[in-house]
Amino acid sequence: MRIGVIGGGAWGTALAQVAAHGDRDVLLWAREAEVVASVNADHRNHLFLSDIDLSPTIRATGDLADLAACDALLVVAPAQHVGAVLAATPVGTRPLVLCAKGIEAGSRRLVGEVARAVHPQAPIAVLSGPTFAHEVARGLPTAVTLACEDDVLRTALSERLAAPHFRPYASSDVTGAEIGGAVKNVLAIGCGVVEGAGLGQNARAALIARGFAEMTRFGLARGARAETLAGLSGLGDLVLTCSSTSSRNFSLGVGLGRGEAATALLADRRTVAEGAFTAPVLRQAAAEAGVDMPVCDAVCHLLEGAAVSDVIGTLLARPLREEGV
Ligand SMILES: NC(=O)C1=CN([C@@H]2O[C@H](COP(=O)(O)OP(=O)(O)OC[C@H]3O[C@@H](n4cnc5c(N)ncnc54)[C@H](O)[C@@H]3O)[C@@H](O)[C@H]2O)C=CC1
Ligand SMILES: O=C(CO)COP(=O)(O)O
Repeated sequence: MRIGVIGGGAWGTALAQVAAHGDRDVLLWAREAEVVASVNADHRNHLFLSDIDLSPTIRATGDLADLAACDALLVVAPAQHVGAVLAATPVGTRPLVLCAKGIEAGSRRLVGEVARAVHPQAPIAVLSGPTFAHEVARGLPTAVTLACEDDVLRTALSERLAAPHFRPYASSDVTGAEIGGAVKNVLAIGCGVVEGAGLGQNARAALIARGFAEMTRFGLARGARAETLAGLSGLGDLVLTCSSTSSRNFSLGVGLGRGEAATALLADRRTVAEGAFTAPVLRQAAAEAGVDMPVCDAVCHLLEGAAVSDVIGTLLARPLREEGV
C-alpha cells in the first residue's frame, strides 16, 4: 500500500516519516514550495519540523495530481482547509485517513463529514491520539486510535502504519475518534490560560476532569461511544495537550492567561492552533445539540477578549450540581 500524505506541516511530515519506516516510498504533498524543495534536496522540512532528518524514501511534491499514484491518502491539512484541498485531489475510491483535529466553521461538520461530502466513494478512517509531531518524528514511543468502520481496511491500515515505536489501536468509532481530537484542542487553550494566569495545578486538574465531562456529553449526543472518548483519541490526547507548552493550543492559552489579546497571538503565525477555530463552532454545535459546555464557552469568551478574572469568576459562580457527566 503506497501512502500519500496531504499536508507538509509538522504532523504530515512526522506521519510521512512513520509511513516510510522500513524504507518504503511515501509521497508528501506540501503547499509551500520551500518545503517541497528542502524535503527533496536535504531530507528536512526546514519550515515546520526543522531538526529532524527525514527518510530519503520520502519524496515531496507540490502537485496534488501526483497523489493519483498512491493507494491510500493521509489527510493532514488543517481542518478549515481540508474541504478545499480534497476537492483538488484525485481521490476516487482511495481510502482517506483523516488526521486533522477540528470542526469546519460555517458548516459545523467534522472533518470526516467534509471528506464524505467531497469524495463519497472514498472509504474513511481517522487516525488520532496523543501525538506531538516532534516526538513521533524522533521515534519516541506513541500509541494512537485508528478508527474505520470497515474491519478489513482498518486491519490493512493498522498493519501498514504500525512501526516499532508507533502502535495503532483499532476502533470502529470514527465519530468518537474525531470528536475527542476536536474538543481537546479547545480545552487545552483553557488549561494554558490556567497556567498563564497562575491559577494553580488544582484548577488545571479540575478543568481537565470537567472538560472531559463536556467532551463526553457532546460526543454521546453526536453518536460517539464512551469508551472511545475515554481512550487515546479522547482522554489520552486531552491529558497530553493540557499539560505541555509543546502544544500550540496550550501555548496560545498561556498568552491569553497573561493578558495578551488573541488577535495579537494569532496574527502572522505559520503554525496552526486548531482550538481557536474550533471553539466558536463547537459553541454553536453544542447549542444545536442541546449540550451544556461551560468550559468551552469560557474559552470562547477568552478568545473574544473577556478578562480572565471575569471568566473564571463566572465559571466558579455557576449553580452547584451533581458531578456525573
Ligand atoms: N503538530 C502536531 O503535533 C499534531 C497536529 N495534528 C493536527 O494536524 C493538522 C495539521 O497540523 P500541523 O501539521 O501541525 O500543521 P503546522 O502548524 O505544522 O503547519 C501549518 C500547516 O497548515 C497548512 N496550511 C496553511 N494554510 C493553508 C491553506 N490555505 N490550505 C491548506 N493548507 C494550509 C500549511 O501548509 C502547513 O501544512 C491539524 O489539524 C493539527 O491539529 C494532529 C496531531 C499532532
Ligand atoms: O494534537 C496534538 C497532540 O496530540 C498537537 O497539539 P497542538 O496542536 O496543541 O500542538
